[in-house]
Amino acid sequence: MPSEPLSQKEIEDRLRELPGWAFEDDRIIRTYRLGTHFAASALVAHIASVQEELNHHSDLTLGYNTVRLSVNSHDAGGVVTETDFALAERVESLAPAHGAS
Ligand SMILES: C[C@H](O)[C@H](O)[C@H]1CNC2=NC(N)=NC(=O)C2=N1
Repeated sequence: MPSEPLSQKEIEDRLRELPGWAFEDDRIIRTYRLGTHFAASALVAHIASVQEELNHHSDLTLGYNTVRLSVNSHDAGGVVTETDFALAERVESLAPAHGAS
């Protein structure tokens, strides 16, 4: 997976396709809301397995009934790359089955 930094325009274009995701402090971020704390913890476990598969890891924060992801590419110097969006798209595809919004 290429780890070239994306331009601000490329990031904005990609974010338009990912409702709920935002760019902040050189990272892309998203907070999911779940019905219960246990559901949120199950989503964290699922995301962790995908992150291991991709070998690309977000800062993943479990709240009472929320899961927050914050990610950029350390290997590219702490900027947003295509790999970050690949992770975001995988999480977007699995989140609805958890009842996440
Ligand atoms: C050695 C290991 O493959 C690398 O450190 C991987 C692990 N997970 C990672 N996660 C993130 N967010 N960025 C990276 O550059 C990265 N690199």
